[in-house]
Amino acid sequence: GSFSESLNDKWNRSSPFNFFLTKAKGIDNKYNANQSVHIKEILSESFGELVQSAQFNYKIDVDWLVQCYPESFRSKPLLIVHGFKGREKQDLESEAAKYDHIGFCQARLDIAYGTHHSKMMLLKYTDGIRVVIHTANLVHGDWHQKTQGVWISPLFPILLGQGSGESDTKFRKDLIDYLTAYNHPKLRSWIEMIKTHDFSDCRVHLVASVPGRHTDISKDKWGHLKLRKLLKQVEPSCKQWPIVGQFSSIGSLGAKSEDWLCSEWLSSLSTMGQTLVEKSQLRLVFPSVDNVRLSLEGYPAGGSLPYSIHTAKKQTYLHSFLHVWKSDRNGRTQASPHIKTYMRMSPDGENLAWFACTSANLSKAAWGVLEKKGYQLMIRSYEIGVLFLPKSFSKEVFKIKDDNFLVPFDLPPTPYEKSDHPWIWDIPHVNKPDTHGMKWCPN
Ligand SMILES: CC(C)c1cccc2c(O)c(C(=O)O)cnc12
Repeated sequence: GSFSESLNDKWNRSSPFNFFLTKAKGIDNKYNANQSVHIKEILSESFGELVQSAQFNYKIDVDWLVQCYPESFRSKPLLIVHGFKGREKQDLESEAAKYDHIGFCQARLDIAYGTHHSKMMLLKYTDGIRVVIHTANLVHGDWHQKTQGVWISPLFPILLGQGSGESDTKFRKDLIDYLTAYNHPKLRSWIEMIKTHDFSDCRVHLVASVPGRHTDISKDKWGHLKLRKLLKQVEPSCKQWPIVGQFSSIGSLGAKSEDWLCSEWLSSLSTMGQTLVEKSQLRLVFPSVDNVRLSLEGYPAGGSLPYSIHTAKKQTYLHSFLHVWKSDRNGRTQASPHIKTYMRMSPDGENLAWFACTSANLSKAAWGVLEKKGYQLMIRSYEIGVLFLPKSFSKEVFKIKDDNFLVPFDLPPTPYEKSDHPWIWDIPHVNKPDTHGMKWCPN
């Protein structure tokens, strides 16, 4: 139907970046047109004749997910890749018992506090494979009134003999390495399938994390050291440009900014080879209490922004780096962010030296922390994201306006007012009512 044809047109118009935001109910519909997608569009019949799919995620509502597929695709094999154990794993599997086309792959989480955060769709069609890397859980609320990021790959055709099937960005090899790291029999068939397809049109780099204590040649395959390795390709002319990090949760980063944030982590993101950057050049975007209170969802949006008082109290230095969520350019100031993006922007906010969208929040668990005097990078969680480097698009920088590069929020970001405080999900917020006249009283 015309509904789904429009996604093919939309995808063509979004080239070469193919980066989208999720549709948000309740904003002016002009902002839900181009460069906005819904999960039902991605899975629709005329976006590809589905043979089988794999859904990698954290929160999964099985019944809701099944009805996101068109009726005719609800018998095509669906592999759900998750990180649950014990009772949560049982609950997930019993929720799916009535669907005989659904199988499960439990990702190993051998390091405490790790989670399977990665959000990816592998879509096998009759004529090729498509990869979707995004930031939304497979639950209704994540696709309803939030700001989420979605990268939709080209249709990678079956390799017909000539050519390596690899892109300049080595995306296929990196994706195979990521899937191999699960070391799970149910992903072996997907790995073999990917090897028979032509990924040469892929223009993004893969930035992923897998749990482990990575050393030697594996040390810069994952997390912030992979990003550091890739950013050595960035134009040195951007060395004074600020780094912007935007996320929906914050981990325990240490008692001082020099413990990890402004040393190890910022060194990776400000890499151009050797230059480091002043911490004044680091701008962090995380919703304030009023951003949550005045959002379309109201305080319940804060249920997806799990920054705890226990953690916040230990790192009040962070609050001087914080900027509000403001996205007037996309009509999404009230669509609470669950997207995570990282970028290097020109001081005027008009150009980007690079841009990444990933499942990774601002945490050591996601990006990794160096241990044993830098001998190993310890990562707790699975994460996956895409990096856009100008050189992969034959450019020196991304000119946001001229290149029509979709940036999820307004640049330069707006600093917190004195009266602003970061959203904290496990304390009461009762001074002012939210958009629905409600207050927030967590138990
Ligand atoms: C602290 C945990 C349980 C949590 C709370 C609220 C939202 C969360 C979320 O959105 C993710 C995710 O998207 O991967 C992961 N953990 C989330």
